[in-house]
Amino acid sequence: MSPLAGSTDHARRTLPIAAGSVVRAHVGVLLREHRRALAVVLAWHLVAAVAGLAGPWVIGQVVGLVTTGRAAVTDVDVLVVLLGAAVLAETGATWVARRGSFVLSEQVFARLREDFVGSAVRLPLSTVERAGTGDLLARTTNDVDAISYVIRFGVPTVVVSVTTVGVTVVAAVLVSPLAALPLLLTPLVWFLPTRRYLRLAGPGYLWEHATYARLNGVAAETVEGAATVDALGLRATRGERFADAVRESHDAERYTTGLRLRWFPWLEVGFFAPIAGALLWGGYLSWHGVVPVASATAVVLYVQRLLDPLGELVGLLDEIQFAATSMSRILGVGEVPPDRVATGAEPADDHLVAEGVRYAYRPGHDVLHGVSLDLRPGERLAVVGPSGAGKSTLGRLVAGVDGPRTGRITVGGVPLVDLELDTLRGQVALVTQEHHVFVGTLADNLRLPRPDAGPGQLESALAAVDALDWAQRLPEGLETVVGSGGHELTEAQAQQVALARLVLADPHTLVLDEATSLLDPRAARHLERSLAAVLTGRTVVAIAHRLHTAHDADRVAVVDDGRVRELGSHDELIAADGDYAALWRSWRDEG
Ligand SMILES: Nc1ncnc2c1ncn2[C@@H]1O[C@H](COP(=O)(O)OP(=O)(O)OP(=O)(O)O)[C@@H](O)[C@H]1O
Repeated sequence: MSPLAGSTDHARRTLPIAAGSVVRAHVGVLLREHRRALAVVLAWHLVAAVAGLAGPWVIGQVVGLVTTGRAAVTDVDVLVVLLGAAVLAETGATWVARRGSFVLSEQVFARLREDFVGSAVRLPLSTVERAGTGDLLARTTNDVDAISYVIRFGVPTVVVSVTTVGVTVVAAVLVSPLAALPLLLTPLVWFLPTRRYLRLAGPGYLWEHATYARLNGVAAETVEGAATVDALGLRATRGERFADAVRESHDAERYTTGLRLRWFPWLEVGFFAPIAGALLWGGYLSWHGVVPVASATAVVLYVQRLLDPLGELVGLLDEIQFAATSMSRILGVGEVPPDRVATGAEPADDHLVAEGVRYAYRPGHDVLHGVSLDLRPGERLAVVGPSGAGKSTLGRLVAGVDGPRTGRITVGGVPLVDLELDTLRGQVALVTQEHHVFVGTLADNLRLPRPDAGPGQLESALAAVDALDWAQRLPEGLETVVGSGGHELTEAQAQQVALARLVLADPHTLVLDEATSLLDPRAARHLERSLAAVLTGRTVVAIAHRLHTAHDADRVAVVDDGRVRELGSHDELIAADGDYAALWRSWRDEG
């Protein structure tokens, strides 16, 4: 398999990658947005470059005077003073220009980063889950770093170098077009190898980036699941996977390094050929009296002055190529289509209805085959069924985490996917065991669903879940910094914070997935009381994996193979003597 075929296959499995034209258009927009600052910076660099040209010209004049034997001390003095003034002007203008470039770069980078963070947090959850964390992590770290380097150091250098090269070439040609002819050697030598390199380097770097994403994914997954890896003795398998990811990364880096190794020698030739040429050609011309010695000297010095800026430009070409692929990966994040578009419609009431819902994780493989459910406000509905029947999937759809492929799930007549996320979370929430405590004060953590909640509301939410006591006893009460590096909350406390957040969000419907819910047998007894307090007065859809919870519900839905097979109260289903009755009897007999 060719390395590049691997890259496209990988790219398809992960987040999108923006096309080159999109990257160019975006760079264009960024440049246009900052065009005024860019013009000022360019003007200062121009001043610095022009001031820098005085040196070779003055030296050329001195050489000319000396070789013709017409050198008067005063003439040389004037030239030296001129040289000093030029150096001072060049230094001052360079300082102002570089400072301006850095400020501009920081502004451009800040804008880019804000856009990226905006796109990343808007990503549909299902997309993040499908792509895995590795890819997003790689884009947030490696790719942002690559771009940051180019914007912070590359762009200022490119501006300086391009101005210096442009002005120096013009000066050399003005001094003597004939003596400046060897300058053509550089583009002649560079053209073909550079074109080939740029053609292959783009896909090569994309591949390299994709391998970093894979490496990050494997590493993150292994670290996150370290306990499982240890418990199931998966060290060898994980090690093998890691080695495989490292091997692919190594192959990709070898490939791109090979491209550079074949390109660099031509660059070197392109650097030194015009200097040697200008020296020989200039010597020949002045020897035969075609061009004055002063001009030939100045041209050689100008050509030699090109060495540094050209070297920097070429070095950056590689970094820019690398950053351009990073940019297409970063802009790609913004190309993920939203999984919901808010129409601004407001639900008329709290009535949740699913009609003919189908859903597929993979195209062509529906796991729900036309599910309809009419939730009675305030009821407790238990969803039961064998493993893999589609219960959790249905739960995610009813909570609006994912949108149905066909059919609709509405609240108060409005499809869940037509609601703003903030509005949706005030209607229905999925209760999972994920109770991440963010770094910040306890109050900040509680305010996540309701940023405007006052201290009184925070306290009553804590009181509702029986957590006010311990919260007030924290060193600084609700203003205590919690989360990683702050005050350590116990598992049960963290779960209560999650419950208090639910109280603040105040959704009328809760979807409780027992497999992942707070009803953890290890959780303390009072946690169940906290949960019960949150459930009171709300519509609850409980994905029940234990039949006794189903028994307590107002109605039970039996889901099998992605369809609702039976629906009714416990007593009705027992009387109907169907699947549920059979399940119940076998469970009771076992019990
Ligand atoms: N993220 C996913 N990607 C692909 N397929 C999935 C994904 N999650 C679930 N499935 C598949 O969808 C089907 C329904 O799964 P779901 O988890 O909804 O069933 P369930 O009834 O909740 O099972 P359990 O009781 O074991 O949790 C299964 O065939 C499962 O393999």
